Amino acid sequence: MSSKPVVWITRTLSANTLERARAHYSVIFDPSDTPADAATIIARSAEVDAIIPCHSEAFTAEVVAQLSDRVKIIANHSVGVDHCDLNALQQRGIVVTNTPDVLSDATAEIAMLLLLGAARRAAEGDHMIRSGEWKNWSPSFMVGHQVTGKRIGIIGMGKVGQVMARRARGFDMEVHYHNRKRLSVEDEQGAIFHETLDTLLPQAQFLSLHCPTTDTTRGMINQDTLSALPQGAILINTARGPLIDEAALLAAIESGQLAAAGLDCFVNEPGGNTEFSKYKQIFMLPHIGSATFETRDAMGYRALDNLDAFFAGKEPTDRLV
Ligand SMILES: NC(=O)c1ccc[n+]([C@@H]2O[C@H](COP(=O)([O-])OP(=O)(O)OC[C@H]3O[C@@H](n4cnc5c(N)ncnc54)[C@H](O)[C@@H]3O)[C@@H](O)[C@H]2O)c1
Ligand SMILES: O=C(O)[C@H](O)CO
Repeated sequence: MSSKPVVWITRTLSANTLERARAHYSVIFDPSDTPADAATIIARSAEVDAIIPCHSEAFTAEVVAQLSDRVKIIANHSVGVDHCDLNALQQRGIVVTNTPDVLSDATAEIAMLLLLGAARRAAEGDHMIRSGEWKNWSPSFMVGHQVTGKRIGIIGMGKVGQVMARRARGFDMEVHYHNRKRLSVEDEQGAIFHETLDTLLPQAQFLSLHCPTTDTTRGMINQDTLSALPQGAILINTARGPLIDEAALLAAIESGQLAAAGLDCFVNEPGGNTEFSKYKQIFMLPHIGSATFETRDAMGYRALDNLDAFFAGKEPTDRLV
């Protein structure tokens, strides 16, 4: 019998990650790559010492209460942990880690892609050529919104938010931000701090969301906050869907209060919001913020680094509880 800890990897991680995991652990892995539901998580927990889940597996208070005592650590393959009830896990004495830093560049790339694509109508243009609808060129054809030199508001100036600010500076944008805590002047790199959304929102010709979903932030982009933006603002979300009241977003697109939106995250995932597909002003991607080959390896390795530390009796670098 193997004395290696038993680790359940819930989804198909990168080949390099699986190879490294198998070298050190007894790995349970189902290549069908389906999100594990509550019943599966609870049943499987009796067979494993550790779980490497993704944000597709929900560790609600109800699930956590029924986990086997055998599970000692949940080493998430994600930076966002809104799928985990951290209080419930802490009460059960289960260690929880995440994978910060290593996905910030990839996610900010997608945020910038959405910003540029929404402003300059990239998906519409691509569709026009593919569908054979491109019959003419005129000075009034496919006119969009310039990005260079505009003001961007960033909500959540953490790891991804700070990379996004650097990318925005590359387009000579003036960076404004709201965060739980003001950054040091050195880290601000000239970005203008707003203690409240009340002063940030009227500045934000572009608004990009980079804060976690918590009880405080859920629904923070709603009818009130959208109406505080300048007329014709553009909203970008690579954080989490539930930050936005999607009905309010649709109403703001309808009224022209928002000129466009670029979204990588939705309340309903997978699938998204079918109403959004009716609006060419909404540019959408299927939650691929961190989906690069390089980042998938880095996320897998970071989750394994946390497991290795835990099973060596050390403090995992990214321990949350
Ligand atoms: N689309 C994707 O694939 C993808 C990839 C990476 C991260 N994300 C999401 O982006 C989020 C941010 O990632 P990160 O690595 O930058 O995390 P982070 O913890 O480094 O940064 C989050 C920032 O938000 C701030 N914040 C928290 N609550 C706030 C509030 N009420 N108001 C204002 N600011 C608040 C925090 O102070 C922190 O600075 C993650 O939680 C995750 O949900 C999505
Ligand atoms: O939070 C994250 O890490 C991304 O959304 C991918 O799961």
